[in-house]
Amino acid sequence: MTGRHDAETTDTRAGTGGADAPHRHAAEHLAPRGGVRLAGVRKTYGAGDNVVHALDGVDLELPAGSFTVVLGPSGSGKTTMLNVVGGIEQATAGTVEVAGQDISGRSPVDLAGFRREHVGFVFQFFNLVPTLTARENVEIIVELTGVGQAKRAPELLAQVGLAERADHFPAQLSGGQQQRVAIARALATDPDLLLADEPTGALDLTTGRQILGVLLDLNRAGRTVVVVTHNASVAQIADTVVTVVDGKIRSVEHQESPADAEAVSW
Ligand SMILES: Nc1ncnc2c1ncn2[C@@H]1O[C@H](COP(=O)(O)OP(=O)(O)OP(=O)(O)O)[C@@H](O)[C@H]1O
Repeated sequence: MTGRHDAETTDTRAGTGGADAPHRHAAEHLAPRGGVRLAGVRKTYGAGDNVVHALDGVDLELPAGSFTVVLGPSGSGKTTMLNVVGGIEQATAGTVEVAGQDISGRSPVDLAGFRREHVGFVFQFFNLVPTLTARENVEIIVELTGVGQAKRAPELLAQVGLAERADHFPAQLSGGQQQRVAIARALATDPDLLLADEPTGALDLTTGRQILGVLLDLNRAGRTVVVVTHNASVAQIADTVVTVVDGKIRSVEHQESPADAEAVSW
């Protein structure tokens, strides 16, 4: 595994630039955290003739501090795997360990508690509250979950390069800026693990690279990051590339020297 999380490493992989570039030194440096272990994981939807084996016996280990990209065709089970890891969905069978906790078989209420404490989610279409400013979109997560500190919202927005836009509403922000707000929101509870489902899917190349750069920064600070995407080019930046086909792990590749976000193209 690469040592991208090493706080001593000189960072030459800046994936961002311009006036809104993240304040790189504002990022905290943490011990690697948020590792994942799946063993014999199955997720089945429906029954009888309509049964779908979305995950069909998945074994996977992602060390704390790793940056994983999950690839696979449409319907292969990528989102389901992300949701099982993040405690949005309960596995039908198997063991799911995340951030040192076994969450297999936990009730929906327990899983909600686990998510609040350990996981940050980033989605393709940002999912911001349109009537709240950038800062309020971050603060509301602290209010809703009771985890984290609302007063950190400006600091988190600065960390993703949006210090100057804290009082803007989503409609006043570009797609990439909205995605940065969404990332700051995901950080509000100080998660061990960041799970991103097609985080660049709605963005142009330049903006998408900036978002990947932000995710790399957060990974270097110690967080485990998992990105699900159709875009094979994004896999260049990962230290671990997982390919899922028909609910099964087709391959797990480790990359010694991942590229920086500038290398990604689509
Ligand atoms: N809530 C659900 N009820 C029934 N079937 C589901 C449900 N969620 C997912 N599936 C099915 O499980 C399989 C895996 O879906 P999943 O969304 O994980 O795939 P994916 O690889 O993320 O696809 P895409 O790249 O198109 O988003 C698909 O056949 C899908 O139709």
